[in-house]
Amino acid sequence: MQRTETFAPPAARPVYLRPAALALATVLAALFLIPVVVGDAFIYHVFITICIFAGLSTAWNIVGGYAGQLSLGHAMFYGIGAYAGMILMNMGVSPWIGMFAGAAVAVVASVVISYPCFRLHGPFFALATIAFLEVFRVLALHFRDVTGGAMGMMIELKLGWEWMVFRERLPALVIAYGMMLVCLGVAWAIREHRLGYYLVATRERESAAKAAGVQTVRVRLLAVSASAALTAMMGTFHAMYLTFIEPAAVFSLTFSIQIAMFALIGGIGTIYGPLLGAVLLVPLTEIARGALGAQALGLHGFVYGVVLLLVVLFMPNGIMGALSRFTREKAAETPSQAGPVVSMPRAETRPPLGAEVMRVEGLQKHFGGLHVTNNVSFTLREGEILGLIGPNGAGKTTVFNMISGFMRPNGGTVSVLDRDGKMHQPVSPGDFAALGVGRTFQIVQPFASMTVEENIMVGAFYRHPHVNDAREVARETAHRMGLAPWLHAEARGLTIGGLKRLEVARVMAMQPRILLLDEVMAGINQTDVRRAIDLMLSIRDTGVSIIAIEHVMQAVMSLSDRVIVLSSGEIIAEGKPQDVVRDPQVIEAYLGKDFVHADH
Ligand SMILES: Nc1ncnc2c1ncn2[C@@H]1O[C@H](COP(=O)(O)OP(=O)(O)OP(=O)(O)O)[C@@H](O)[C@H]1O
Repeated sequence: MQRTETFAPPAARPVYLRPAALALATVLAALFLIPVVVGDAFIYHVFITICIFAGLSTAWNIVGGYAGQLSLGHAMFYGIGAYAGMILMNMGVSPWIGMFAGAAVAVVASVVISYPCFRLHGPFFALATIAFLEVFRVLALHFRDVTGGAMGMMIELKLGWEWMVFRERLPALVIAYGMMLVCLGVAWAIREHRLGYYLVATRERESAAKAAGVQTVRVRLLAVSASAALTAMMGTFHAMYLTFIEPAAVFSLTFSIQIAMFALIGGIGTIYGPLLGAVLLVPLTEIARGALGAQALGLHGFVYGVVLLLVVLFMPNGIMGALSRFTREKAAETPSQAGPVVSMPRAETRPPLGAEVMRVEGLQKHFGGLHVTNNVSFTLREGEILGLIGPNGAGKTTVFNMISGFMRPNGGTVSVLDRDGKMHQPVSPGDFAALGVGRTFQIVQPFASMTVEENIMVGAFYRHPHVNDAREVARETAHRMGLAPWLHAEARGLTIGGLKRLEVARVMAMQPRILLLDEVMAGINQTDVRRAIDLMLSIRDTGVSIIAIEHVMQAVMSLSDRVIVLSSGEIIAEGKPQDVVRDPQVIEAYLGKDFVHADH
């Protein structure tokens, strides 16, 4: 029987966000008003320092938190900004211009350093940032004529807004506060925009992000560029505020780690965590330094160490993480059972099969001496469902990897029909996604820390770049996949059945023309298998072509127009499901004699 429930949009996002917004507004107002009301020079200094560190840490968090690329040499961008501002100021150029010049140099440096690292996995980026921090420090020492070398640089005392240098403290607070707001604004905009979702998705599961059409290197480069530019601009202002800079102080590893520490303590990857970290820690250390003077040299390191230890022990996701867990629990008061998968209305009569949409010819893949696929060729037509079956280790997933760009074949070609009516030979996962090929993974790849809604949105962004449109599509897809009760729950909390649905939901939200499903029925109950079959059939009726690797023979038999049987990397049979299951070679290699006698 068909279920044709209509989609009713779920309620808006939980209202617990309001107290959070209120708390944020209070902190921001206090940061400006307290020093103005108290009027004390030291209090001004403490609050200006909070703003500078909050801005720097917020900028760091774009790459270290959102993108998950640990930068331990971020002070190099700060130093570039500081030196650019000061050198240009001493040449008579206003730091307001110098700040943009520094930002431009920092962006170029960040891209040059990051590009090779982002193409690799592992700790290369963290190591490269430390190495280049040292390179910049040595350069600053070496080019004495320009930088003053180890003696450092002093600004020429030119006062006023044009030169960013003031006798009074209030204008400096206005600039520091304004720049912090700019950093927060940029961080907020990135996180709330498609780029933010893409960054977090890439951080969580790079393969799944690539399958959703995310150009992972590109989005990380955008993040590091934005972060470097903001850090450099902060560096220019801080240099003007301090009036003196030297290589050891600005290109400093300790300073870099300090910037990262505020984000770690406040809540790495959250928008306001770094602000919270700076608000809590800077006053502690500055007041201690102010009270103890020279005796307290290095005290800030001790304070940060103790706080970091406490946070790691009791709040592994930082202070914001602990707070959001509390609010998430309130939001996740959801039923414990999954909703049913809801199929779309089926067409009265099945549309006829269309043109060839994928042609696979002579695919070869070997790992060293192990030949995993040998001369695999097949075609797929529009609106067709092709079942791919075979024993474990036959090479089915390897074929999927090659027909979605995740693995380069050693021989053979994969051609996909484009909307322009021509066959193309895509190479990368992004190319395949662009041609409308969407895939799921046999081992589910959720973006664990994102909510169910956000996970599906990552797929939906491919055709709907605007957040509200993508959210709408995600909700509709979640409803259809029976995931609506969990919209605001983190994906990490789903059962394996739920994760399988999420995997399909994410790819469905991309609205693919060719859908590659890798064992999506494994681990779901009989009723849901039946519903999932209905769902696949209704998707097929819309003209989408499907290749399904499946061990659940009930699904293979009722879904497939054609079945290909792979054994030891070779196609041993191909044809209608009822013919293939009678093939003695298939019975011998995969199904076993019991299957022939079973009722199916
Ligand atoms: N990256 C790799 N390096 C070396 N061997 C690999 C690699 N990937 C797959 N293999 C090997 O290739 C063979 C085919 O693996 P594949 O995962 O494609 O099989 P499958 O048919 O999908 O199996 P299953 O049904 O168990 O998922 C296996 O022997 C596997 O160990």
